Amino acid sequence: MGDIQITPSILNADFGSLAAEVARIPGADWIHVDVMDNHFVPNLTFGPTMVEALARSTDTPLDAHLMIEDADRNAPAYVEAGCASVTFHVEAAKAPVRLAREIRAAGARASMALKPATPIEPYEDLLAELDMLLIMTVEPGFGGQKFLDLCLPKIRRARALMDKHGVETWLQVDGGVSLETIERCAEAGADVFVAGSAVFSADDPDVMVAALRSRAREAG
Ligand SMILES: O=C(CO)[C@@H](O)[C@H](O)COP(=O)(O)O
Ligand SMILES: [Co+2]
Repeated sequence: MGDIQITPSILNADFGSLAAEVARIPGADWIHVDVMDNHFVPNLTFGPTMVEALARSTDTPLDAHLMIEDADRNAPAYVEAGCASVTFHVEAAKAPVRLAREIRAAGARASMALKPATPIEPYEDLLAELDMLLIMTVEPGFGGQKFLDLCLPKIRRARALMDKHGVETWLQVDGGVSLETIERCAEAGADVFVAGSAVFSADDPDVMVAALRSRAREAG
């Protein structure tokens, strides 16, 4: 298991001042950018041009979470846009192994996401191809949703499979992560935590990043 990392999602930030919003969280390890196409999920955000502008505005690496159809064709554009980590959904990829290799070959960390109802077991042998596995803890599409406790056993099983295969793959959770729920995720074996509304609704988002990090460290 790697050290605890906190990756605030900008989904609930002010889209009119993204560079300024990102500057409020210098303590973040990554900036999580939720790309939505209104097909894979019923919500629409932004595409590679906007992501590229954001990448130019910060030194913090970008962690793209692609909630888009036809990931095989569309994901490489986000490496070109400057994302240091690119996550595609397995439900949207026809050839996940080829895609993960393509992302790595282009110079970014390759990551694969699972929706709450998608099991980890069929993908056990893919773990070595991935730099990170994202287990969604809400149905993807919106920020501010309630954390789904039913995802905790899958986080535990994923951690056990990673230990069994001896891989260095990071285990990220995304959705409803807050001071109240982060301990449960860390105890289950997650080491990378996305938090959107918890961070951007705080009076001082950077203080919240630090608080989330210490709570996860205490529990992990
Ligand atoms: O990918 C998603 C939602 O689909 C997330 O990244 C959320 O944007 C996180 O927001 P909170 O649940 O933490 O408010
Ligand atoms: Co996300």
